[in-house]
Amino acid sequence: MHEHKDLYDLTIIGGGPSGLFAAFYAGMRQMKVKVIESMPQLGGQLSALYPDKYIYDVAGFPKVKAQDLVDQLAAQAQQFNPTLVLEEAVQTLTKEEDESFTLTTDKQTHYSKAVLITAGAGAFAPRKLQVEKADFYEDKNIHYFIRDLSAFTGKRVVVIGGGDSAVDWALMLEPIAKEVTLVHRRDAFRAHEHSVELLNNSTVRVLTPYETTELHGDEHAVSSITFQKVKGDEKETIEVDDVVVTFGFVSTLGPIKEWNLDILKNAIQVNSKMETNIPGVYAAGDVSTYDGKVKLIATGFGEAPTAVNNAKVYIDPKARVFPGHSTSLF
Ligand SMILES: Cc1cc2nc3c(=O)[nH]c(=O)nc-3n(C[C@H](O)[C@H](O)[C@H](O)COP(=O)(O)OP(=O)(O)OC[C@H]3O[C@@H](n4cnc5c(N)ncnc54)[C@H](O)[C@@H]3O)c2cc1C
Repeated sequence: MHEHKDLYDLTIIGGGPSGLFAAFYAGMRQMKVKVIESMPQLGGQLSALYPDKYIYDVAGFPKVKAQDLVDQLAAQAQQFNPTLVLEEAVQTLTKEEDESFTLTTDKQTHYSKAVLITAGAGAFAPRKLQVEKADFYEDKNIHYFIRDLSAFTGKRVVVIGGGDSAVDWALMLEPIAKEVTLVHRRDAFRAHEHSVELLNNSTVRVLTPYETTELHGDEHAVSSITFQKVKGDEKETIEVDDVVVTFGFVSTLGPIKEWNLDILKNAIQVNSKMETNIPGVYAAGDVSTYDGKVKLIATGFGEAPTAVNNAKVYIDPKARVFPGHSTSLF
């Protein structure tokens, strides 16, 4: 294998709980680790789908809020400073003649001696606004994530959506934006009762049940949006500086199915070492399958060290699979 500075020992595809615990474990085994995650945040399903829910079946925690578990996993992994690459979805995985792997994302190329796929149900992406020109304005003033609230200071913001994120963002924007309008296609919001109560007592203007029909603007930005009443003819056009769309997230295995891996029912087949059919490529967590597989956070936490310890021996045949106990490693 040609050593060069960008060649990692282990590249982990997916920053959910399995990928994060694998990153910690590989760091503990002194591997040079990179994690690539398609979302702007770590945490997989826990952060994308149920950050505020309590989980009751993770060993050692009588109950733990999903986002708190993610924060602890990230802190545990960060002790070994893995390289974290966010907002990149791995599109191709190729084994080179020298046995190393080349991974391409929508943005750049990565190099690794071994690869661990902890991709869950596939790369998460925000569900998009389905109206004409929405794609065009995506890099301009339509936002699917909010990274910096202060960017909305003094702006007229329209938030579209009806779940917890929509209500939470509307409430967080209210004190800093010039005006906030929350538009939802149903009358009721699917959000915590307490948040809805705060919304009702806020200055956020609520427009329901309305859906987006037209975006107006020039080549730089959306300047106004027309909404139409659901099952009605009433229309309303609202002037905007920024649009925040919160329709939740969708995931798809997508490109992973093209990597010549043995796939069974939307999951990658592995053996008891978590090896896939391609030597040097491992899979763990929800994305992996074998006879008797149970898709739980707890099982991913067991599969991750098995995969990492075997990957360690793959890249360094003199290493041992069993590293000893962490109690005697620090
Ligand atoms: C509502 C809900 C409640 C749940 N409650 C529980 C519970 O109480 N207990 C329990 O044990 N389990 C629970 N689960 C299941 C649990 O969340 C999953 O088992 C767990 O998230 C699997 O972790 P993972 O790391 O394997 O995959 P995921 O959490 O799915 O993470 C995979 C990550 O990989 C990323 N990714 C995928 N493909 C690519 C790519 N090509 N490039 C870059 N990144 C990529 C994705 O964006 C994602 O962030 C629940 C699930 C849901 C939806």
